[in-house]
Amino acid sequence: MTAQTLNTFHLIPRLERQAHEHKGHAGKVLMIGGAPGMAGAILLAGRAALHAGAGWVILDFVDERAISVLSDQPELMLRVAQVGDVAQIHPDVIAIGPGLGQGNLVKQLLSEALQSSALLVIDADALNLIATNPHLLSQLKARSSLSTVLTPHPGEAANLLKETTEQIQSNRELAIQKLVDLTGSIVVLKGQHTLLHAPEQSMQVCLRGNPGMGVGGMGDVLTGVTSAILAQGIRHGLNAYEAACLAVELHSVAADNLLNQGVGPIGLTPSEVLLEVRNLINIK
Ligand SMILES: NC(=O)C1=CN([C@@H]2O[C@H](COP(=O)(O)OP(=O)(O)OC[C@H]3O[C@@H](n4cnc5c(N)ncnc54)[C@H](OP(=O)(O)O)[C@@H]3O)[C@@H](O)[C@H]2O)[C@@H](O)CC1
Ligand SMILES: Nc1ncnc2c1ncn2[C@@H]1O[C@H](COP(=O)(O)OP(=O)(O)O)[C@@H](O)[C@H]1O
Repeated sequence: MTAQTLNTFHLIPRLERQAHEHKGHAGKVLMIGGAPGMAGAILLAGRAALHAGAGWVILDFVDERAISVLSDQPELMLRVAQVGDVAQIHPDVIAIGPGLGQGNLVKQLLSEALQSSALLVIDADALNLIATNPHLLSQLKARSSLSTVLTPHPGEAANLLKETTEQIQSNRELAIQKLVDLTGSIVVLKGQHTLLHAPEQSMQVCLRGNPGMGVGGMGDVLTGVTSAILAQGIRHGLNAYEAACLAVELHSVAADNLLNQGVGPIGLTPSEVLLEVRNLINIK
C-alpha cells in the first residue's frame, strides 16, 4: 500500500463557529495523566486542547501534588484523578497517556476510559500499558469503529507489536498496517513523515514537520490538538479519522511556519507550536 499525501486544510471551515454556538458545541475534553515528575506532559496537552478550540478542558492528575503548582492556565479545570470520573464528567473526548505512569490506579483509569462511549485519544504510557496487558487490549478491540485514536511514536509502536524500534522504522507502512490490524483503531505513527491509517480508510502520510519537533512535549501537544479537533468535529461534521488527519497536519505545519519565521529548529518549543496551531485554525 502507498500512502497518500495528507491534504486536510479544506476541512478547517467546518470548524467555523456559528453565531449561536456556545462551549457545548466545541465539546468537553477530559485528559488523564500527570504522574509524579510528568505533570508538564498533561499540562501541555491541556493547553494545546484549549488553544485548538475545545469548549472545556478538564485535567485529571494522577499526582495530586502537581495541581497546586500549576496555575499558569486558569481556564483549565484541574482535578485529582479518581476511578468514576468518566461517569461523573461525561466527556465527549478522553485523552489518556501523557505522563500517565504505570500502577493499579492508572490501569483502572485506562480500563474505565476504554469502556466509555466517548471518543478516545490514547498516547504514551497508556499505549505501553495496553502493550503489556491483554485484558486492556481486548477492551480496546471491543470499542466501536473509528472511536479511538492511538498516537504511538516508534518506541511505543515497537512495544505494541513486540518488535524493535529499528524494525518499525525499517518499514513504517507495514508497521502501521499491523497496528491497525492489532487494535482496530485509528493509528497515528509519529516521527518524520507521520503516517495515519484506520480500518477501511486510506493510508495518509504527512510530509510536513521538521527536526525541531524532536523535543520532549511535542507529542503531548499533538494529543491535545487531536482531542480538540475530535471534540469540535462531533458537532461540526468531521469524523474521527478526518479529525486525526487534520490535527497531524496542523501540528506539523505550525512547526514549519515557526521555522520560516526564524524560530528554531534548535530550541523550538511545544508551547510555541500550540499557539501557531491556533493561528492556523483561524485563518480564513
Ligand atoms: N514535560 C513532561 O512532563 C514530559 C513527559 N513526557 C512523558 O514521559 C514519559 C516517557 O516518554 P518518552 O516518549 O519520552 O520516552 P519513551 O517512551 O521511553 O520513548 C523514547 C524512545 O522511543 C523511541 N522513539 C521515540 N521517538 C522516536 C522517533 N521519532 N524515531 C525513532 N524512535 C523514536 C526511541 O527509542 P530508541 O531509538 O532509543 O530505541 C526513544 O528512546 C511519557 O509518559 C511521556 O508522556 C514526555 O511527553 C516529555 C515531556
Ligand atoms: N524529525 C522530525 N520530523 C518531523 N516530525 C517530527 C520529527 N521528530 C519528531 N517529530 C514529531 O514530534 C512529535 C514527537 O512526539 P513524541 O515522540 O510523542 O514526543 P513526547 O512524548 O516527548 O511529547 C511527533 O508528532 C513527531 O511526529
